[in-house]
Amino acid sequence: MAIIGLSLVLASVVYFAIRRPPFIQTFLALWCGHPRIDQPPNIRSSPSLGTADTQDQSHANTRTGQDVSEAPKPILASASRAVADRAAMPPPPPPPAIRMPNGTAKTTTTTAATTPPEPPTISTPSPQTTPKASATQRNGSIPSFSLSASPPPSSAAVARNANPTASSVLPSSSKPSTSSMAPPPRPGPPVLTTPNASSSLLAAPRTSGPLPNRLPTYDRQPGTSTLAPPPTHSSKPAKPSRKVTLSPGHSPLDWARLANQPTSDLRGVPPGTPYLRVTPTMLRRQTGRKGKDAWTALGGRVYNMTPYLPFHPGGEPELLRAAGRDGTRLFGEIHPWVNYETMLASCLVGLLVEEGEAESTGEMDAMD
Ligand code: HEM
Repeated sequence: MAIIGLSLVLASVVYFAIRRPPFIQTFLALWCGHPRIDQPPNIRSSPSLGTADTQDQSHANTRTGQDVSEAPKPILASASRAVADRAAMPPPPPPPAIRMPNGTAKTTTTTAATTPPEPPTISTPSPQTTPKASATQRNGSIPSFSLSASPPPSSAAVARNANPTASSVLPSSSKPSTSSMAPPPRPGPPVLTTPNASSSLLAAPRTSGPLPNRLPTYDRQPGTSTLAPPPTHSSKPAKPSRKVTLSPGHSPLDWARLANQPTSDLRGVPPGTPYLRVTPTMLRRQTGRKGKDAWTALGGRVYNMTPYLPFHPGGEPELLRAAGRDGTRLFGEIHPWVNYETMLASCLVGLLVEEGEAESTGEMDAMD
């Protein structure tokens, strides 16, 4: 039995010598009186916990905090050899895991390792959580955020346009997402907001949707309408000009200069002859042939066109088509815009009357 016991003890010694568990090292340190044991353990400088798990940190820190409050026991010295190695290093940052008992504390621990150290406050691990504590709740609610469950962005946007109320309901389930996203659409009639949103925010295809007059609104040019354009002069087919080349000194300006001279007598009647009452028979005699003047009736007045023949832009033959008859209709068919009353004022012979209304028939015969 003694041999068995000795062998067990020997095996245990060999096992502990090989594996060297922490409590054995602590025991050995206490036994051998290691100088580092006498050092007052720095609770806040438990750097080995920085790489440990967060919960382990919290537990370890809490445990070490209790130890410190009690007495400088050598339990801290038994943390590991790394404790002694890092003793010379600057104090590590405060373990934020105490404030955030959730998994987010791990990330903050890594970031805090790079930031300058702050005075650790172990007393802060009170349940009083800052607003960041709600962030942990956000993380917990993030998986419930229906990004993956929602349809693709394009279809989601289309759905949002088609039904704005649904989009307003969607972000309400996850408030964190609304802070980084665009504000929800304004509550209002969906019929009015849908075309504006689709045109300003999205290049969504307009092929779908029951909106009736959506395409004509965008395709139509401003200022145009679906009605036929009003008739204009430009819409008429261009007719070939029948103007003739006038001889020198017979331009419209030359005619205006000649007709406005007070001394000029273009009527073709003896000076001082009053305006005649011209019957159709009398008019038919004045054809501009056989030495006779060319008379025409325009608007009930009889004009002597003979002096104007070389000044007519349309040529003498065209003007003579109305000679000896009423040319009102023909004149209006070609150029109704021409002010013949002013241009032929000095060529006025008289008025066109009926056959029996002529008073000075003898005078008219004498003119022939
Ligand atoms: C009633 C018989 C007449 C006939 C058949 C006739 C014919 C024509 C024709 C064919 C033209 C050329 C139109 C063009 O190609 O643009 C023309 C032009 C013109 N005619 Fe006459 N004409 C007549 C009487 C008169 C009279 C009485 C006047 C004025 C005193 C007149 C003044 C003009 C003028 C100013 C133009 C130039 C119009 C323009 O520049 O657009 N015509 N005429």
